[in-house]
Amino acid sequence: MKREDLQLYFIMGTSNVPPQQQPIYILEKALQAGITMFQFREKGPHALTGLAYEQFARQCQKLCHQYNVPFIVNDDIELAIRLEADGVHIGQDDFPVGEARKKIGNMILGVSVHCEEELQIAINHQADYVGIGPIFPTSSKSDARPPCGTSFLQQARSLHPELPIVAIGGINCTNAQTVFQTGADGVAVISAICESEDVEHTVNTFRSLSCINK
Ligand SMILES: Cc1ncc(COP(=O)(O)OP(=O)(O)O)c(N)n1
Ligand SMILES: Cc1nc(C(=O)O)sc1CCOP(=O)(O)O
Ligand SMILES: [Mg+2]
Repeated sequence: MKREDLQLYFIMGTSNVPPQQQPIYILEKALQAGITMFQFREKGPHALTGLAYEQFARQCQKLCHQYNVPFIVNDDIELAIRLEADGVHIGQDDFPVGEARKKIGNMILGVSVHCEEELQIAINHQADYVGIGPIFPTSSKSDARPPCGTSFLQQARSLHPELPIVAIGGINCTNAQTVFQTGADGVAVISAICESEDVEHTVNTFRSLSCINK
C-alpha cells in the first residue's frame, strides 16, 4: 500500500445511501471521479446478510478492481480472506491486532486508534495504516466516540512522521483542509460522498484540497 492510496478513502454500505439511489451506482461514480481507496462496511439495522451480503461485497470488489483501487473489508476478516480482498480494517473492539495480522498475512491491515498506546500496538503488529477519529461529529456511526478534533492526529503525526494516517468522522469539503494541514495523508468519508448531489465535484474538491499543502 502507498501512502497516497489514503488520499480519498471512501467507505460505504447499503444503509449509507439515500433511498432511490443504488449503492453500486454511487460507488461507480466515486471510482470514476477518482477515489483512491474503498472500504466495504455493511452494517446497521437494515444491513444485508448471508448470500446477499457476500454478493454485494463481490460486486463492489469487482468494480474496485476495474479501477485499480484497493478494496478493504470492514471488520469481517473471514470475508476478506474468502474474497482475497486487498485488506481489512479493524477497530479496538473487533479483533486483537496481532491475531488479525497473523490471520491475514500480507494483506493491508488498517487499525482505528485513539491514544498513544493503541497507536504503538498497531505499529508493533505492522499495521499498514491507522485511522484516527471521529475528528468532527458524525451521524454515520451509531456508536462513535465523542469528536476528538485534530489534537491526537497532530500528536500521532509528530511521533511518527512516516506512518500512513487517515482521518475520519464528519469530514467534508469545508473542513478537510484543516485535517490535511494537521498532517493526515488522507480523509475517510461516508456521508460527504454518499449524500453528495454531485459526486464528481465532491471527489475533485477533496483531492485538490489534499494537494494544497504538498
Ligand atoms: C479508515 C477507518 N477508520 C476508522 C474506522 C472505524 O472502525 P471501527 O472503530 O472498528 O468502527 P466500525 O467502522 O467497525 O463501526 C473505519 N471503519 N475506517
Ligand atoms: C466509520 C466511522 N468510524 C469513525 C471513527 O471515529 O472511528 S467515524 C465513522 C463514520 C464516518 O462517516 P462520515 O464521513 O459520514 O462522518
Ligand atoms: Mg470495526
